[in-house]
Amino acid sequence: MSAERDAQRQPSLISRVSFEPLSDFALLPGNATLSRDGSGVSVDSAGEFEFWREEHPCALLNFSQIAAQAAGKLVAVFLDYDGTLTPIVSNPDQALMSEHAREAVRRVAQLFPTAVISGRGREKVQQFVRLEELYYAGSHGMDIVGPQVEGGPHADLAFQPAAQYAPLMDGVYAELLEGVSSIVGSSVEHNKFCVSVHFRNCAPEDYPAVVGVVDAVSAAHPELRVTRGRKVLEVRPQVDWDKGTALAHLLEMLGLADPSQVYCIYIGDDRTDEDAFQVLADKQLGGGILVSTKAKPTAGLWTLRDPAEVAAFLNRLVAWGRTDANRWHTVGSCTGWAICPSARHRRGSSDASTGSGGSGSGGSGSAAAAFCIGSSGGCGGGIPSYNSPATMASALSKDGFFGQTWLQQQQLVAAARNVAEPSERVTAANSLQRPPLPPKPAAAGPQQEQQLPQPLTDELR
Ligand SMILES: O=P(O)(O)OC[C@H]1O[C@H](O[C@H]2O[C@H](CO)[C@@H](O)[C@H](O)[C@H]2O)[C@H](O)[C@@H](O)[C@@H]1O
Repeated sequence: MSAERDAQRQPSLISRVSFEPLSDFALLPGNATLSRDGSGVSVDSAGEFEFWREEHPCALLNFSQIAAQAAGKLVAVFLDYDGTLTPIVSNPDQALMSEHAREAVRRVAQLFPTAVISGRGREKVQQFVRLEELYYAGSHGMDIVGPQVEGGPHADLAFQPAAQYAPLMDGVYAELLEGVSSIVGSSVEHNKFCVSVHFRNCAPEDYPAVVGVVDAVSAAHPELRVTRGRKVLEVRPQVDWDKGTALAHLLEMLGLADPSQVYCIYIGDDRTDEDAFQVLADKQLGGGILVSTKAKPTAGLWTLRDPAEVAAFLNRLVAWGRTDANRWHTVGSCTGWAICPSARHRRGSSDASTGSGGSGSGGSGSAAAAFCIGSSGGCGGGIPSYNSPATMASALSKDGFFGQTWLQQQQLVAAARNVAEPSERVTAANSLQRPPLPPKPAAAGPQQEQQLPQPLTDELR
């Protein structure tokens, strides 16, 4: 091995990992987080947390503010997985979602387009979540699919911006696996277009060794970059793609990129979720909710403490979504969950008396167009634009229609209309290949790299 390569193995030297905030790696008390003035790091205290929460209020306690901002807009929901829908556990394979959380997500997806964006491999997170009506973006957004129901809307939305790196990532996985094999407690997870090196179960004095291996492997492949999550180093291709660009891509593909029409909620707990928070902030397309019990810098607007609060928030959102404030109800012909006036009473809940489903003014703009399932002129006029109200009513009369997912409802409606293929849905391959990207900061050059302090200590969270 060359001297240069030897040097790269020394964590005290320049590290490719070290573009992360210096404070993350510094020798700190276990509960150290962000100082009040943002200039450095201080020991977190109840006072600091409360101060921070004044700037990033609890999304549950301040739900009315979120509801006010979302009122009259088309809401879309994006969710991180680990630490957001499921608590952090020591064994990544055991990060199972509770039925309670799954049910909350299922209900949300009946009312709003809903996606899970995770650092995990897409197939793995799909296995964990087990809701086919969702959009999924695995590998930090580098592996996107639409709802996995045959013939369902956006079934052809699949997109893998880093597809050509798959063989490289297989090799990198093998290298990392071998590299950390002697470090007790470490583990390596192949997330398809991203490889995660875990050090949660390592002794703190072994953290530098883990970083050293990741440094060496990433240095040997200039096509790679490294990001950092909760006691995990994530090695991924050097492509201009992250959870933020994935979010922007999905919103564009769904026709939900108009801030005057759309309100997007993104809930996440990790650094990589900050990219998505930032996109929402920059585009004024909604708000991020950071899941955290510690004060930390965030582009999110609100906070929740843990996955239990996330589930509670989602249930609040469902209750709100069943009211007329949810504009999806007014773009009836464009969604499966908007109910025609004649069938609306079947819902039997607080929204039964609103009667706005058939006369909404929704459909203006691209948001409605993206969700059209009609073959012609279906968007923009609400339920009356259905070609055949009789067939629509027939579909709606099926047992349990309203208890099904919006995707299943869409399929029923499409079947009732005898529409083989939805012509208005977004399928353009060209736009899939060239999604508009949010502006990205210039890539960090060597001069921006920071020196990696040692020894590494316990993660902050
Ligand atoms: O974007 P996410 O869905 O949050 O994925 C990021 C990483 O999440 C997982 O690791 C984290 O959760 C594990 C299970 O609770 C925990 O053991 C680990 O310490 C955390 O970092 C996942 O295993 C990684 O592959 C993802 O990169």
